[in-house]
This record gives sequence, C-alpha cells and structure tokens, in this order.
Amino acid sequence: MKPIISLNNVNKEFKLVKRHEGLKGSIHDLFTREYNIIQAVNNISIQVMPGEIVGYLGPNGAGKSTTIKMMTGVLEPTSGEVLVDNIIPYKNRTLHAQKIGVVFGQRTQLWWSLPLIESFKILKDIYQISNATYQDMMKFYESIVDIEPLYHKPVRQMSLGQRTLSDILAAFLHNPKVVFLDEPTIGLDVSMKSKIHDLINAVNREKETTVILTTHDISDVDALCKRIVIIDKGKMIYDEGIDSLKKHFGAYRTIKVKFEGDNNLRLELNRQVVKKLQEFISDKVTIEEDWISILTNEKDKSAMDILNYLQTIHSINDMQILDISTESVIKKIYEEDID
Ligand SMILES: Nc1ncnc2c1ncn2[C@@H]1O[C@H](COP(=O)(O)OP(=O)(O)OP(=O)(O)O)[C@@H](O)[C@H]1O
Repeated sequence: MKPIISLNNVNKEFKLVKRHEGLKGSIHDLFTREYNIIQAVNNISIQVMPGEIVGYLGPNGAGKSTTIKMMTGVLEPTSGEVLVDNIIPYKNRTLHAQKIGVVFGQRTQLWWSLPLIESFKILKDIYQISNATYQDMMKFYESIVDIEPLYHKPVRQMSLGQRTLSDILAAFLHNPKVVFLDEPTIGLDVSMKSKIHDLINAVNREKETTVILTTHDISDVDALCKRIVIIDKGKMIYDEGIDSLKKHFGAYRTIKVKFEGDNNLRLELNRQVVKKLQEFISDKVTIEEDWISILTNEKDKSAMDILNYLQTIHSINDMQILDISTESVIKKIYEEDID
C-alpha cells in the first residue's frame, strides 16, 4: 500500500524584515533592507498510510500549523516535496480542496446565519456530493450523534460545542480521504470532547478516512491516536506508535499519596515533601489538591522505596501507583528527557 500523505525533506522558511528602533533606525530601514530568517519547518519527512489517525504534536511555535498549511496547500514549501493523495497541494489548490476536509480550531466554515441543514446543502453543492452519498452520510451521522435537533438552528445560536461538532460533521460530509483537524476540541467540556472523539473514531473506522490531528489536549491523543509524530523547533523529534512509546517509558511510575490529617496539615506536609524529594529525586514532584504526585523511574528509585520514605514522614491515608500517563510521556519527550 502507498502512503496517502508523503512529506520528503520538507523545509519552510519565513523571511521577516528586520526593524531597527528610533528615528535613525527607521531611516536606516528605508534605505537598507535586512532580514531575519525563521526556519519554521526543518527537513521533515513523514509517510502516512490510508486510514491512520496521526497526532501531530509539539510545543507552541514548533511548526505544526506551518506543516498543516503546507499539507492543505495554503503554503508552498521552501524546499522538499509534499504529496497528498498524489497531489502537490499548493499547485492544485482547487482540486486538493475538493478532496480534503479541514477544521481549524474555533474558526467555523459554516454560514453564520443559516440553519445547519442549509449549510450542509450548500456544502453538498460546492463539493458536488451525489444525492445517494449525501443521504448515506446523513443517515450515518444520525446513527452516531444526535444532530437532528441542530438541523434548524442557525450556527450563531449554537454553543461552542454544538458548533465544533457541526464543523467536524461538515468537514467529513463529502467523504474526503484526508481530514486535517487543528485543535478540534479546544475549549470544550469533557462530555462534548468524548462525543467528538466517538464521532472521529466512527468515521475513521467506517469510511477509512485518514486524519491528521494537531492538539495540545492529551485526552485527544489518548482517545484517537495510535501513532504520534512530535516536532520541536521545526525538527521532527519523535515518530512512534503509541504502544511502543509507552513501552519505552515502561519503567516510569507515578506514585500518588494522601497523608492523614486535615487539609492544612496535609498542605504543610506536601510542601515539606516536595522540598525534600526534589533534593534526591530528579523527576517530577507535584501537589495536586490533597495529593502529592511523584513521577519516578524504577531503574533509579523504586516506587516502594519512595513509599517507605513517605511513611517515615507521616502516616498515609490513601495511595495509588500508576503507569506513566501519555501526558507525562509527551512532556518528557518535549523536555528531551528520553533515556
Ligand atoms: N506567516 C508567518 N510569518 C512569519 N513567521 C511565522 C509565520 N507563521 C508562523 N511563523 C513562525 O514559525 C514558527 C512555527 O509556527 P507555527 O504556527 O507553525 O507553530 P505551531 O507549532 O503551530 O504553534 P502553536 O501550537 O502555538 O499553534 C513560529 O516561530 C512562528 O512565529
């Protein structure tokens, strides 16, 4: 099988005019142009197979949106090759736009004053969706989410969650082979996030749609992605299946402990423990409400050793030992703390 998305040695530079301060600087700028070059994407190569859901992650300013913009045809790469379903996106923007779906965070592609069903009908005409495909898709949607109550509601009267849901439905309506979702669950509550996760998983399963997802929300990654690609400062630093990622960090455990006593005593004890543990455990020690949470690598310091030590400080009311969360794994990769 051939990849549906193929990025080979892709670079994107932005050239920004340097501005000097003060009157002298402004006069200098009038006559001499100097530039700063920002390397937003640095030699990225990624192959995505049809039907994959890939989490494209990285800290702020890493270059995620710039990559997505190249994959959607909004930006032309400075060098390298971007191919999506055999199309060079920036060279064939109209054809490409017919074949993909896009959701960019809180920006809606729906018609603000129109009821949702009217927006869908316009999209049906724009994308030249046949009656049969349209009916089929609407039936499929109705079987997985409760959208009928939204059909006659103008988008401007919708809650953020209803609007996001509608936007995602709109992006998948023409049954595109690839959908790009940029921060699709930003600002949503847990129950709406879960509805959206179910929807994306159902469409991916049923229609084999390839999904590229950028997000800062780890619940999106846990619910949707089997593979994550992480970039930082424009460079790819990780490309792994989520299972092997967890195996890689299998020696990490999070120990959570709640001490006996009232809230004030616990707060004081937690503060003391944070101070003491940080002296001999390099990993993360944090206070989470009544609990103290310690991330440790069993190879260096076992969870039992830590628990024994905590018991010498004060009696323990409750405790949990957890495998490392995806969030902690990703944080550790961002910090380039890979063993
Ligand atoms: N049009 C532009 N002109 C100049 N610099 C830009 C432009 N777009 C992005 N950049 C710069 O390129 C780098 C990567 O930005 P990008 O928006 O791709 O990051 P990101 O990973 O999507 O970040 P975030 O998670 O904050 O959305 C940043 O340093 C940014 O300032």
